[in-house]
Amino acid sequence: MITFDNVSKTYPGQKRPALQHVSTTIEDGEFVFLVGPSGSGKSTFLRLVLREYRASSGQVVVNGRDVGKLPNWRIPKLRRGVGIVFQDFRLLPGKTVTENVSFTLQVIGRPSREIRRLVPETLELVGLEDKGDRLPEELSGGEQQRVAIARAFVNRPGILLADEPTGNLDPATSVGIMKILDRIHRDGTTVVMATHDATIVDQMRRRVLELNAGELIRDQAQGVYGYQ
Ligand SMILES: Nc1ncnc2c1ncn2[C@@H]1O[C@H](COP(=O)(O)OP(=O)(O)OP(=O)(O)O)[C@@H](O)[C@H]1O
Repeated sequence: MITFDNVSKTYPGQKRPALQHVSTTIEDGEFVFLVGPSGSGKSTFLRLVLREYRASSGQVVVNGRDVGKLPNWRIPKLRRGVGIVFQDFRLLPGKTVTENVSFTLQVIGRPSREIRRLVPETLELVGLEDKGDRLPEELSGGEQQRVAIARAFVNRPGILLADEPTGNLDPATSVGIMKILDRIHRDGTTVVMATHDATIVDQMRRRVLELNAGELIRDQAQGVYGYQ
């Protein structure tokens, strides 16, 4: 579960808050779209969940923990439970697909037997079971995003965040990415996706949170994109 309780965030040196007085709860197993114009605070929302930044005021609670109060040594544990996918994929260049996906598990010290089981299983989930030996630079954008999803999901986090995951992809490829996120959600993972993709939001009809200038101005079940 993710709870924002009256959360505001002003970046150092900025006058205008990136988020202001945001309160909301995302239950386990929900699929939520975060929408709003550029600069409205969507990425900031996701970064506060990951404790990349601390809120300036208010509380962000993730899986029962007030993340603003976590000592630094507890942050890796928080992030093991929260995967993230970005618009620009952020794969390790020069490392194969299998290496990119294994890396997450190696960093957290999972046994190699488990890595040998989980990596192919996760590549199959994203439809890349035959591309394990390829390098990211040999893959299409859609395939690279699938690798990024596999990397974020390989240790089965309870929460998957996605920051405009289809932003660099054409509509047909985006549909494939959304099918994978939908499958991951159906298997019980909480998914929070920031997006500018009106077509996807309008087709999927999931809960929509709309931010505007840092304020939460809409919380709609089975919502629509709803602004131009
Ligand atoms: N590291 C930072 N330092 C200072 N200001 C920042 C920083 N990151 C974001 N901001 C500012 O905070 C506000 C919210 O930005 P944020 O990236 O959260 O918006 P967004 O809705 O994700 O935008 P986009 O759709 O363009 O990705 C903007 O005014 C932005 O300029």
